[in-house]
Amino acid sequence: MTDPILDIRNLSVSFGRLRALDDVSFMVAAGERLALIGHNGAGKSTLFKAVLGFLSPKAGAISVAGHIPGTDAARIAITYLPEVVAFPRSLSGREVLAYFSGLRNAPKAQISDLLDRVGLTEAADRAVGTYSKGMRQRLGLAQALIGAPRLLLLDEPTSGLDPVSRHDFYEVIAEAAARGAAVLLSSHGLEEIQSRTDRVAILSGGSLRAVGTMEDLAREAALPTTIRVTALQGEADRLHSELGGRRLNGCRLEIDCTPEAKLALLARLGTHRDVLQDIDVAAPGLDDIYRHHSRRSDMEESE
Ligand SMILES: Nc1ncnc2c1ncn2[C@@H]1O[C@H](COP(=O)(O)OP(=O)(O)OP(=O)(O)O)[C@@H](O)[C@H]1O
Repeated sequence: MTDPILDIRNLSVSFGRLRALDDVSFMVAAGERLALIGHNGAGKSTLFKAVLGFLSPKAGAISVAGHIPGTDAARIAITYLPEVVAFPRSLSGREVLAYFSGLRNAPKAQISDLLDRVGLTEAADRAVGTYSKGMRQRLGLAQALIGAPRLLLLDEPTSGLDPVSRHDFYEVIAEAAARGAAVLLSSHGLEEIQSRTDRVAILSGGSLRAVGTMEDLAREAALPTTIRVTALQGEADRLHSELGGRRLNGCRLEIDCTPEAKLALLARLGTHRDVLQDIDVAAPGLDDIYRHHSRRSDMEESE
């Protein structure tokens, strides 16, 4: 990996006797989007607070663009969007961004562009108290983009947003990453992040269970790719006896294979194409991968 902006090494954080984070290590590079997932209480917010410099680690180290969290240099490098944003209700969206631009010593000239980018141009001069939750969240994202931060920390940024707003939100995040920002975001929306982030880190009970691309995680979990075949009427029995798999109904068959064996199986299916109606290839999704790692950690805890 080149140029890590966030570098977390062997991080442990405790609250009294509770170890909220236990020996967690990972990096986020410039231009990379890493999603942190984990059940309630897994330690996501604790990790964010440690990166922001609000909590002192019991052990380990964090570097933000080469600086220790909590220092002025680290603070300048990071922007943060909490799950629930609260801005003064009487200020307009434009005034909120002007205020944060002043705090970050960023040019006010970018405010109109940011408002436009998050779809708030028309509402820019209205009081924030009249904004919907989605509009406040979009204003929060604009706030987090002020001053071209090197690390964007987004804590469940899309909770409560409708599907179109979510899509637009991830587009804006992708643009920030394309400009070189490192992005660390937490989310419970597994489906939405699997195609919109570069890598995923799975946290469970304060420990990092896995980190990697979707392909890495699927390979590591040894989860199969499933090929669903729909045969022409009366042909499913013959296909089943030749190819194996599970019969779903009179004409459908489901065959599991390793990702490496997928092409060979599709080639074999090609020799039966005169009796096939349809083929559907389903790679393991993030929900399958997450379930696999959660099961593993449950088993380890009961040992
Ligand atoms: N200030 C605190 N004092 C004591 N325990 C705490 C404190 N903050 C967090 N914890 C505990 O640390 C663990 C991790 O909490 P954290 O808030 O980081 O989880 P999370 O993954 O963000 O959960 P969620 O998805 O519900 O937001 C939990 O057991 C929580 O109860």
